[in-house]
Amino acid sequence: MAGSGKTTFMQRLNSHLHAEKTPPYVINLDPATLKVPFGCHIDIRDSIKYKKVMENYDLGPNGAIVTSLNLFSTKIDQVMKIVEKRSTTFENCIIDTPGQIECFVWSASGSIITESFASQYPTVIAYIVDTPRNQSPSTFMSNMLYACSILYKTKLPMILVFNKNDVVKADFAIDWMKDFEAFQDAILKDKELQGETGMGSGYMGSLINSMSLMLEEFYSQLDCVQVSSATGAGFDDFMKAVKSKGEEYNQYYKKEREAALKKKEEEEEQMKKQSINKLMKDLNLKSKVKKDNGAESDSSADVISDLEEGENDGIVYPDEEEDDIAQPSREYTFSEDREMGEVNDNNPDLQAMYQEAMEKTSKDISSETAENIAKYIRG
Ligand SMILES: Nc1nc2c(ncn2[C@@H]2O[C@H](COP(=O)(O)OP(=O)(O)OP(=O)(O)O)[C@@H](O)[C@H]2O)c(=O)[nH]1
Repeated sequence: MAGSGKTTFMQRLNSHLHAEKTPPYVINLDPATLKVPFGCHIDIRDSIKYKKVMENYDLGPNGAIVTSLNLFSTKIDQVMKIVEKRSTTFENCIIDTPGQIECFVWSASGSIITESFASQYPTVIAYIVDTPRNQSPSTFMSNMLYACSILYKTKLPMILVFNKNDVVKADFAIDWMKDFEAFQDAILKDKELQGETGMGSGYMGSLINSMSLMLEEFYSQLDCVQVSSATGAGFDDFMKAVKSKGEEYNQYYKKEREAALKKKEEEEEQMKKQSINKLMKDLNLKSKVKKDNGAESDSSADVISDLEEGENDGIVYPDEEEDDIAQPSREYTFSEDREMGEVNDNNPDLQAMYQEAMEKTSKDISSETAENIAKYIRG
């Protein structure tokens, strides 16, 4: 949430970890910020000039943030290489995101960046809540729904960080999360204060009730900590929560991610096979059937290429090849074409299918119908 204290939190966390003699690797992903009050190892502003993006692409402030992140995400592999090099030196890497968190969470680049980290390292989301601004049940619920959507979008372990603890303690919020009735009481009080326009009235009352039940499940996934980025209170608890969520990541999230990745690869493989089968069908390569007299015939429909058998029929027969011209080996525009679904040498099934296709097309090229068509054309 904008103004909840993310940057101040980052600053405090950075100095806390320095004091603990475990300095973190620090990344700033907010292209629009004027000042970063902590030392950064990687700063998006070094490579992307936010104002220039606004001018060049004729964008408003949020559009320019998304575009800057998009531009940055095209270089994410380089960023990951740098982070990887440093991963032996630094125990933790902390990343500040743009204040308009939706520019990050719901943008393609946000997903690319998050995925890049999450696929390589245990990654935890710290959702910073502005505690004083969440004392009304309606604001609190909206904020929790927001956090919930981020959890389901990123599918990463999340810690709810109730910030500005020096101003208001977050005990009330933690009570609401643990005790459904306490939250209901707060809604009723809100109704008393605000009358019929309050949250507990009319259709809002039943909507809030069902949402609270749904959020109960969400709360069970979270760790909550209270901190003050101004005074530094609660940062030990935060680091404990990070550790426990890191373990959770390795235990559950990593497996789920790997399983999802495997499923995706299998689906891609299946698609490849399907397109090959389709290609085979297009080539009319159905299995031969035996005629009553025992002779083999092609059961597939006749094709016009049968007509010009041997001449310009589109198939190069081995014996037609000019012996004195060495056949060049197949060149691929990009090496990755091989993996992306052209001929896959590593797949013996596909190789065999291609081989079979070539043999069949090169032999059975004459047919009765084609002969008739040829006679018709000849006059
Ligand atoms: N009292 C108190 N004030 C805080 C605390 N954390 C942040 N603030 C104040 O809250 C205001 C917003 O803090 P930022 O760190 O700029 O918030 P942010 O979420 O990074 O803001 P954007 O990135 O612009 O959305 C500043 O005036 C901070 O001084 C805290 O723990 N206690």
